[in-house]
Amino acid sequence: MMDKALSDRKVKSVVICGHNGKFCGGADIREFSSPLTGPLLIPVIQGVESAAKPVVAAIEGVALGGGLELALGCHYRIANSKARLGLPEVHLGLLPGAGGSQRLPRLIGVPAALDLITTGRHVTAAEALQLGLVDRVTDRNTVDEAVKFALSVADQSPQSRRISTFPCPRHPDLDALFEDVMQRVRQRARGALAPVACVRAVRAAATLPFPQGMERERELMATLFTSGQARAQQYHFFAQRAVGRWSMPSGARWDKTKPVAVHKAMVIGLGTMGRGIAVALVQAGVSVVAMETNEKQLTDAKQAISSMLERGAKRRGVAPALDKIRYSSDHSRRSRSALTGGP
Ligand SMILES: C/C=C(\C)C(=O)SCCNC(=O)CCNC(=O)[C@H](O)C(C)(C)COP(=O)(O)OP(=O)(O)OC[C@H]1O[C@@H](n2cnc3c(N)ncnc32)[C@H](O)[C@@H]1OP(=O)(O)O
Repeated sequence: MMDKALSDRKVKSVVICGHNGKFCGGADIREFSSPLTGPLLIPVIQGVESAAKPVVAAIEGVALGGGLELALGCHYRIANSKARLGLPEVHLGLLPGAGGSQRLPRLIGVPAALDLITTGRHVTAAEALQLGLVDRVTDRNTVDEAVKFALSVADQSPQSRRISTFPCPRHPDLDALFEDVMQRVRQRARGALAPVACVRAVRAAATLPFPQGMERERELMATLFTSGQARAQQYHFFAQRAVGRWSMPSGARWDKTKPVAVHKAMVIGLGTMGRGIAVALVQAGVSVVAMETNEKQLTDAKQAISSMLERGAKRRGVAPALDKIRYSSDHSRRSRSALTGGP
């Protein structure tokens, strides 16, 4: 379709829009675990960007991940006021690997691009306009507005609108900026690979010509794509949604059930998980009986749990709720707690 529009001499400009009020939510995450089919995104976006006639993205609903990368390949972006835009790949253990890490900093500057790409946060159309990510925001029918706009620029060359040809906006001290951001990102990432790779990819955009930046983006993406972390985060994406649909055989669902307040709980087994569960419950204000039949494990657990509670309380500037937990090694003396469980 796109090839036809671009090669048809009668067509002077093109509008790309989505379906059912959504521009594009990005790639199908389920496809990442099987061999990819269909056209590859990078050449598709390059084809759009290098078109000799203006291409306008009409963004309604969402433009996320590969969807926003496609919009960045267009020469103009018109967004509906209710639209949300973002590059959430970092939450899937990935980076925006279809040129997003290279085009976004060229369009909105390095600090703003680092923020969006390393946090994966969605922005509203209003913020996108402020950042320079979109050219116009409309409350009206977005496709109609985009068509009107495309007709108004039909006789203009899109040459100056190709983001890949933009120099990355200059920053007074790039080294200091990247050092600071990398330190903060590493701290927040706690071992996650993707946020760190995102910073490296943006650094490539800021320091290398576009083709070399794309090559660096490809290398970084290759290490993430097959990583266990990426697979786990993609599993988490679907698991989160599956939990929302979870129900008991009786048909009871968590979201349709009246919550019962839990004041007392018993945790059986004080290994690593049991200790964590006990601490989380105490910190939530629940009185806990922590049971462990192995005396050595019990002694170690008491010490570990007390210091976890003390550290947590110190962080939050409150007194540690050490009196909320009792220990027992007698399995036969299970109390009638509202909640009983063990790892
Ligand atoms: C390389 C990588 C590239 C090029 C990428 O593009 S990676 C993908 C980047 N995009 C995303 O991460 C977007 C993920 N999706 C969302 O944030 C949201 O689903 C949404 C904002 C698009 C819509 O939100 P909402 O209306 O609340 O609906 P749900 O979140 O409940 O989703 C509805 C069902 O659609 C499934 N879904 C959503 N996005 C994807 C996706 N990218 N791939 C596959 N499936 C997707 C989601 O799982 C829901 O289905 P069920 O799980 O309920 O069956």
